[in-house]
Amino acid sequence: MTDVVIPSFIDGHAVHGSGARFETFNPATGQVIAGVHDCTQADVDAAVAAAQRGFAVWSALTGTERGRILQRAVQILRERNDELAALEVQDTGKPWQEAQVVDVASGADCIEYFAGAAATLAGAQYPLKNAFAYTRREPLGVCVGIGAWNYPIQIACWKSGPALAAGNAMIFKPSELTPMTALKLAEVYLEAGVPPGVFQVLQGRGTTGALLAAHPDVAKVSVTGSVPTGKRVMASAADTLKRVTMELGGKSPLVVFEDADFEQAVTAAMMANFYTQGEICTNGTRVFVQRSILPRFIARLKERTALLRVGDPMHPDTEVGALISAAHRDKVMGYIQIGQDDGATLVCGGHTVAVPGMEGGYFVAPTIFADCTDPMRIVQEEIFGPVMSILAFDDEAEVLRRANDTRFGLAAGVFTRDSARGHRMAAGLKAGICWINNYNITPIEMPFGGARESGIGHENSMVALEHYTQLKTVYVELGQVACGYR
Ligand SMILES: NC(=O)c1ccc[n+]([C@@H]2O[C@H](COP(=O)([O-])OP(=O)(O)OC[C@H]3O[C@@H](n4cnc5c(N)ncnc54)[C@H](O)[C@@H]3O)[C@@H](O)[C@H]2O)c1
Ligand SMILES: O=S(=O)(O)c1ccc(CO)cc1
Repeated sequence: MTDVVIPSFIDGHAVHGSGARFETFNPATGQVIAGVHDCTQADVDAAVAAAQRGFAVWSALTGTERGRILQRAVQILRERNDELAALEVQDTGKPWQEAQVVDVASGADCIEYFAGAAATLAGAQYPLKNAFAYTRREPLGVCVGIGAWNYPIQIACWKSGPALAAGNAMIFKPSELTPMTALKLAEVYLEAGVPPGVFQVLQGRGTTGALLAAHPDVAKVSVTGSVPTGKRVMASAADTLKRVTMELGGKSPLVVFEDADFEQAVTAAMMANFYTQGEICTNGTRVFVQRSILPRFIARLKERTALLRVGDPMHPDTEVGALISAAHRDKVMGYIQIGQDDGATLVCGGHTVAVPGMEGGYFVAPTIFADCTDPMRIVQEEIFGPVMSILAFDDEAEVLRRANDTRFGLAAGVFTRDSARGHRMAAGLKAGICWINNYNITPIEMPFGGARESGIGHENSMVALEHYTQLKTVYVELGQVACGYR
């Protein structure tokens, strides 16, 4: 057992939760990185009280003052990019070549965007008869963020950036599988000048998240996680009518028409399934390919997928790292078996990978199934690993109907050179985000959120600020109180 313990961060101090200890592992080696303690009700109460104190100070600043402090946090994050990215690799198993340019950088971009927006928060004015009304956009108070393990620091930034810019305090609970970088973000905010209590990190498993979601003094909960967790949190938030934002799972379609730029579509299908070992919620895991180009498409995918380098995530050439845990590897391998049992054709992959010197790691080869049919479990259920299912289609109406035949509705993609068809498909697809001729592009300027069971509300863009503020309407009388009373 290691002596290293990753703490929580309450009221400006690193402290250990008062609950049970569990361990966090390096997915590439299977070795323990550190111990972590669950936060209990007492820890949650202490954090909420500190958040209320922090909120009083922070919400009294002007947007310009908050923005200035947040800009300092951005600068520190960028200065510490490589150190934080290396921690992210150690915690998640994802390749360094991704973490070094995406994870911390996209988090910093997010905080930068909302730091700039903080001073622009304003209401509207409504001229009335002998009166006028105006609205104020006010912060909600103490908000809770609950994170998944695939993009730990990005998720912490996507939630805290708009929350703090709007004047709220946030208590963030990272996934128990990736406790490290949210803690570093708390240190960065404090160093930048964010008052103690305004951004806190409570470590712990689902029970800690449930305590936060149920707390009566929490105004809002934003969860990134699976659909079942989202449903549980929403049920518990209903008791005190908390606001919720839900960024949940998906089984998104990527539709490739015969007139698409062929090579671009192959590239997108690979990126949409193998980036971050396939552990991306928006992944286009149901790849619908028009029958006329199907054999060529599968052959080219197979050829290029064979070139992907699975290995030590810290090696700069590695393109596919390790899955998050042994349990998740087993789940993914279980789905690969189910795919074969259900009659799909294994085109490539389908096995674990023993990386020399990292035999305890949770590596799975990028896997492609062809001859998939809609009812197959690998086509219906979220696998959240490097497993692509290819389905043939004949015409637009048919593929639209089949693409929409799911309870999820996170994302969708269309590849075609016919722009009218691209827009028609985007209008018809039941998804929160549709990409035309690209996939998984999530710039901070663009709203991000799911439809159907994939989510409620949005992150990123100015829309996110609406989810971290409430509107107050003020009526101002300029005349007399109208009254028929004597
Ligand atoms: N839509 C998005 O933006 C997005 C992004 C990344 C991941 N995801 C989804 O997340 C899932 C994978 O992540 P995961 O395995 O960490 O998900 P998960 O649902 O198991 O856990 C997510 C978080 O919720 C916490 N939690 C668990 N039970 C809870 C409860 N009862 N109350 C409060 N909190 C609770 C966990 O401790 C963790 O921090 C996939 O379904 C993926 O699609 C969605
Ligand atoms: O946070 S996620 O929604 O899983 C996500 C989507 C796309 C990308 C690509 O940058 C990263 C994370």
